[in-house]
Amino acid sequence: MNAVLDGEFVNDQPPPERMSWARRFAGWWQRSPRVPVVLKSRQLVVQAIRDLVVAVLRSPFRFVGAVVRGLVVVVRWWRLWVRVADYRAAAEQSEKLADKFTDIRALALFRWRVTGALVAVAGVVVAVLDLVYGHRVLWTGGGVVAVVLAVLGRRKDGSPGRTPVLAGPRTLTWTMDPQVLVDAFRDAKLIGKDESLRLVERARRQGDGWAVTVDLPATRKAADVVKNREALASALAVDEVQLIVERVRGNGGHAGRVALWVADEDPYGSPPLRTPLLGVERWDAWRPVPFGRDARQRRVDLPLVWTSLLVGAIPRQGKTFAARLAAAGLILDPYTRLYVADFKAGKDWYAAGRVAHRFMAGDEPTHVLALVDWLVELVAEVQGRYRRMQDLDDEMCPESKITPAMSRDPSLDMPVTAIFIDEVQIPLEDRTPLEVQEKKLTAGEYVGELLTWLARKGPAAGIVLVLATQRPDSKTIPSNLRAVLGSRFALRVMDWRDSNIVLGEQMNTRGYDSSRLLATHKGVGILRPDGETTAGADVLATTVRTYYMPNEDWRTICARGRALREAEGTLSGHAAGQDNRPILDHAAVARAIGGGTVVEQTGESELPEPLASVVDYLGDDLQPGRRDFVPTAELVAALDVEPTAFGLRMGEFGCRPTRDRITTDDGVRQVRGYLVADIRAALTAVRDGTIVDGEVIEDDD
Ligand SMILES: Nc1ncnc2c1ncn2[C@@H]1O[C@H](COP(=O)(O)OP(=O)(O)OP(=O)(O)O)[C@@H](O)[C@H]1O
Repeated sequence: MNAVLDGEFVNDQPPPERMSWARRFAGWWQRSPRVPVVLKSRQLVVQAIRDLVVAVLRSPFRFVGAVVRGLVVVVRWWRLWVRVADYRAAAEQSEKLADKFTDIRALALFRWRVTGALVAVAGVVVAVLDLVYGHRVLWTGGGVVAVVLAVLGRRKDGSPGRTPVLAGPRTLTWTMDPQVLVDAFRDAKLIGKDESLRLVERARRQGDGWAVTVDLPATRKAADVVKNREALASALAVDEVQLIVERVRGNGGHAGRVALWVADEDPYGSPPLRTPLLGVERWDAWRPVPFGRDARQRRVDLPLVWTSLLVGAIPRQGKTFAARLAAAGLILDPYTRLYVADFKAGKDWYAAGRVAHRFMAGDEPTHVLALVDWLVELVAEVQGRYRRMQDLDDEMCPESKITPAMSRDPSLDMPVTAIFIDEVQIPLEDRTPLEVQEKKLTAGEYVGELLTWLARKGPAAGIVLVLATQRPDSKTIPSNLRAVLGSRFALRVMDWRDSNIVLGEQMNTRGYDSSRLLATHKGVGILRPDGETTAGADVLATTVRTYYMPNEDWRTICARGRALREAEGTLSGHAAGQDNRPILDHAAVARAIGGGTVVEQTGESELPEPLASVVDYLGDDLQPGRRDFVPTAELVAALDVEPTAFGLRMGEFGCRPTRDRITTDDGVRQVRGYLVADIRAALTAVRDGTIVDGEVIEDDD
């Protein structure tokens, strides 16, 4: 039973002992608090050696400086002593200077005499010793005195001596002496008097400037340093455009770690760079588009698909240029469909007419009405896409979101579609009266509602909205539209309020205010990327100088985009010379966006869930005379919802399930479902405000 098995454990491969020992040692070395931080990375060791060499070379000068300071301190002490300063001050304070004057004078005379006697004695002693032992005495004595003076005159907190009023140029001294940096943080009130900084990485050259990373004392926040950048720039004696302060995030960072970079000179003063897109034959719209460089010359790319962009600035700061950069990336992808509405009516966008599916330039009411038609067409397109996505299998369409493969599949007809509207304030302020579904409103209001709906629902269906405005004020751009525009780019604006309107609430208090940018810095703005995209996860916002793309380069890119589309057979609409009027279904669109002014009444342009999804799903079947009954199972499967919760929510809107007969492949069956008339009634009730988010509002009278 109890078999004893004899055997030898054979291990062909000897354990990699040496390796694991070395690795363990390396791990211990990195983690051990006993190993000095400077010995933990090659970079830091090199930096430490460099610092050592600099310190050795500078030491003679520092020694002489310390001796001179020590001498000054000694002379100053002696003067105070010989003038009987303390006694005199006490007498002055008690207003008895006249009485004590003779005493003070006598004491002062006595101290002068003592001084004279000491000097004479010291002179004689030195002379005798010199005679007896030779000049060695002079050298040794001089050396000892110099060391004593140097110790006395060393630079240190609490050292005796006067605080210099004019400290000379502060710029860059901090790169040599971290204490200067600590003082600057204290002067800028970013740390307290008794607090200090911990140097994570010493100052080192990076690009055309100096970089340093510090840890703030516990409880101090890096976000506050970002916010008070200007005070720190003043303390370091540099212009604030030269000082870049960033929080270090992620694994290597924490809420109190700050990376500083100080440029040698104005980082935006050099000639602008041309867009790298000029050098590529084609681009993939799904890749972030090269947008510009930050002050440290690091590339800043802008993701466009699945988000939308608002560009705002006062005139002539580079809005159109920035929007065109975003367009350039999409133009070079032949699978992208473009709508371009240029309300500036200049020549800036002209070349886009050769690639755009729809294009117009003008600022008349007819152009605004044409834009309304485009937007209505796009809303219907988005609805159609969502409906078609429901029929796709999970492999092709894993969530209700367009994927790169879907956008390039011609059979699905869901290309990434971007709409660029320059000077969007013109259509938004247009007062041409319109009647949409028996509701009267202005064209501007309707454009606002359509854009809001598109910015909210469009990105996931592959619609990219890029809006540029000269007037980023709250009246022009409705707040619910702003709220749903994912990425923002603010070039120079008039004041912090306008900056906040583009970048978002409170951004000025977090240190991002585009009204502080300089007028001469054309094309420089603050980019706040969409937090939903990976590019926006790390930083809240960055100051970017956009690439410079003059008309000539723009034309080249548009011509290249056209050639690519011709080769792929994707040139369509305006660019292909087709008279392609939008196919409009105003009723469906008005239903989708909540029917004109109803939006104003309920304060939002969406129906509450699950009613909205049900209405979306039913589409035209909701019209009287189409479908009478919809089975619960069909809705649950199509909307992918939990049946019990769905039934409860529908009940709150007054829709109770009933039984009805339906014809299936297996014959006629009786199933539970909802009467479409009930859903229609619920819809009317919500729109009339008698039901708000599932709660019945009782009328008082
Ligand atoms: N990245 C850049 N680098 C240097 N100069 C730039 C840059 N971007 C734009 N500019 C310059 O700024 C000027 C204004 O640009 P743009 O026409 O885009 O301004 P805008 O804000 O659209 O003006 P408007 O409000 O009048 O339409 C251009 O003539 C261009 O030379």
